[in-house]
Amino acid sequence: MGTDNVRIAVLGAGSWGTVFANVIADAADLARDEDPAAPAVDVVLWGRRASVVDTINDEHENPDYFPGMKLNPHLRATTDADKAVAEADVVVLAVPSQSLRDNLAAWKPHLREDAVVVSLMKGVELGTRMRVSEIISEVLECSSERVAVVSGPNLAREIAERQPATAVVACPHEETAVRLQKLFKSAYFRPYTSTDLVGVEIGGAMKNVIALAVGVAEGMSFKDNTKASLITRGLAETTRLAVALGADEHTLSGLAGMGDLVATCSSPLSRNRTFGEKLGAGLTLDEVVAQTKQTAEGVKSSESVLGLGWAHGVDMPITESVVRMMHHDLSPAEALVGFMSRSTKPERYGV
Ligand SMILES: NC(=O)c1ccc[n+]([C@@H]2O[C@H](COP(=O)([O-])OP(=O)(O)OC[C@H]3O[C@@H](n4cnc5c(N)ncnc54)[C@H](O)[C@@H]3O)[C@@H](O)[C@H]2O)c1
Ligand SMILES: O=P(O)(O)OC[C@H](O)CO
Repeated sequence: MGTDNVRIAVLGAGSWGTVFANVIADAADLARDEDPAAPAVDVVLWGRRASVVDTINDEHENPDYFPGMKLNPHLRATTDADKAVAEADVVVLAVPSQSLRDNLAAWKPHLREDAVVVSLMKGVELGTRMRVSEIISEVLECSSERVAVVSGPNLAREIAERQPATAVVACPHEETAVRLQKLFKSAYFRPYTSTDLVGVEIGGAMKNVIALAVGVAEGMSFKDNTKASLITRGLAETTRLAVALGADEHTLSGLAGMGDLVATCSSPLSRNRTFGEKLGAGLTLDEVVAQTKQTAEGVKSSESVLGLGWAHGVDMPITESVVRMMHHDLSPAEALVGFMSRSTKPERYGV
């Protein structure tokens, strides 16, 4: 990435891809207003469906996700992923984590070798137990220095409404993180930088798992003591895992750790919390899956992060309960009994 004009492709016109592309377009307008000589930033959003792409281009709206909400008029959309990728200095990925590997393999032949690749995703791959940045490095055969992650308390609808929010842009190459921070900073979206990819990604994947548990508690009509306990012990569990994988402990008390955990576990907008809430209220797993149209990453990632915990000797009781509820028919009532009857221990233990 140089100082010339910058072309950015956002791949995935779902909830977060649409809103993040809009953030970048708003950020570009702000940069141009502040300095008319600043390099131009062009952002294009790839979506699978022509009808959605046409409506974004013609009416500046994504009616499937945010009907009636106006997007930046400079934001363009396309169904041609290969062209969008081929022209991009920065490629931003916003598809479900579990399908990313196949998507990337298809896009790889078109992707420029010097392009920076940014993940907006919050999941860990089933089977390989790889974080998203690891999948990107493996499939694209590139160093982690070219890969960045954006994460934080970022419920898409609130940011679509241009409510103030913050996030972390993490990249092992600090200069790249700072360049991306400038490209993504708008009047209402304030990114901080970090070099801790592991901590930021584990924070993002784990908060979805804990939000499932908090949602179950909500569905069972438990109130704030229960939810605060799950959030706090969930953060302890998240931090133990992240540190065991090499993260900086402080990252987990920051925006991509505690910040996102609190936002997701508190918000009825969260797909993961809502998924858990329905299960806790008595719907069967099949019924909840059938009602869930958008990506609830924690359902599949719970298995991957539990596997990571086992592989590194990390105790993850909340995650284990979530996995058993999501994949092994444990009822919420049984999960509660199992969780509360464990042996007692000091508040701080393990890694
Ligand atoms: N929505 C949010 O508030 C939010 C905020 C921060 C991060 N995230 C993360 O962003 C990622 C994407 O989430 P989202 O909210 O945009 O999900 P979404 O379900 O709203 O959208 C996913 C998009 O990917 C497309 N898609 C689905 N399967 C695909 C496949 N096999 N190949 C190609 N495209 C496919 C869908 O058509 C859709 O456009 C997730 O990892 C999520 O955790 C979401
Ligand atoms: O709707 P969720 O549960 O995927 O959460 C959305 C964002 O990740 C919150 O930061």
